[in-house]
Order: sequence, then C-alpha cells, then structure tokens
Amino acid sequence: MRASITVKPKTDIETIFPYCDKVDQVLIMTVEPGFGGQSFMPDMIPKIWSLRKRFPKLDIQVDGGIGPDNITQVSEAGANVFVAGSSIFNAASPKDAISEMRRLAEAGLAKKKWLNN
Ligand SMILES: O=C(CO)[C@H](O)[C@H](O)COP(=O)(O)O
Repeated sequence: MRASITVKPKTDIETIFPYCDKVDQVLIMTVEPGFGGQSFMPDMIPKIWSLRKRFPKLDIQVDGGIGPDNITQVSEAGANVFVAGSSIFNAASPKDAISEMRRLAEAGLAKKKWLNN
C-alpha cells in the first residue's frame, strides 16, 4: 500500500511539510479538482520546486491540464508522476502523445534543476 497527500490549489505547500516524510507521494493539483479539460495553473509550479527541494526522494504527482506544453516545466521543477487526460484522449495519436510527454518529462527530470535553483 502507498500513502499519499493531495494539495488543492489554494492550500499552501508548507502546510503539509510536517507529514511528507510519512507518505510515499504528494499530489499537487494543478487545477481545482472536479473535472477534466481545465487549464493548467502555472502558479502551482513553485509548490513543486519547494517540495522537491525539501523532499528529494518523494514521488510528486501533478494533475490537471498536464500536456506537452507544460510537462517540461513541471518535470524540471521536480514532478515525476503525471496525470494527463485531455492532452492524450484529444490527441490525434494518443500513443504518440504519451511517447512525447514521456520523452519531455524524462529530459526535464534528468536536468535535476532543483539542485541549483
Ligand atoms: O479530474 C481531474 C481534476 O479533478 C483531472 O484534472 C483529470 O482527470 C485530468 O484531466 P485533464 O488532463 O484533462 O486535466
């Protein structure tokens, strides 16, 4: 079993810091939870940086409007688990969309930018 905490957009990331060493994963919502097809909220990116710097081994998941246009940004910030609905199911080739996002995410994570920012 894996334990996880989910953080909604209006919740400060610092609120959960005391519990992060007790869970396997934190899900940072990048839209208000409710339904697919919403626009990614770029102002959630600093939460990812902040969490990754403090917890280098934590799984950090992002959910909401994730696609090829923003997966580089969120992976460079330290997100390593991605929920993508519309960007895959609305793509001409879902298979190609997944491959491209996987490539971009792996490249973003490989930079380990959070070590220097
Ligand atoms: O349910 C959601 C929010 O509550 C998710 O955002 C959704 O499942 C993912 O879809 P999309 O990639 O279209 O945002």
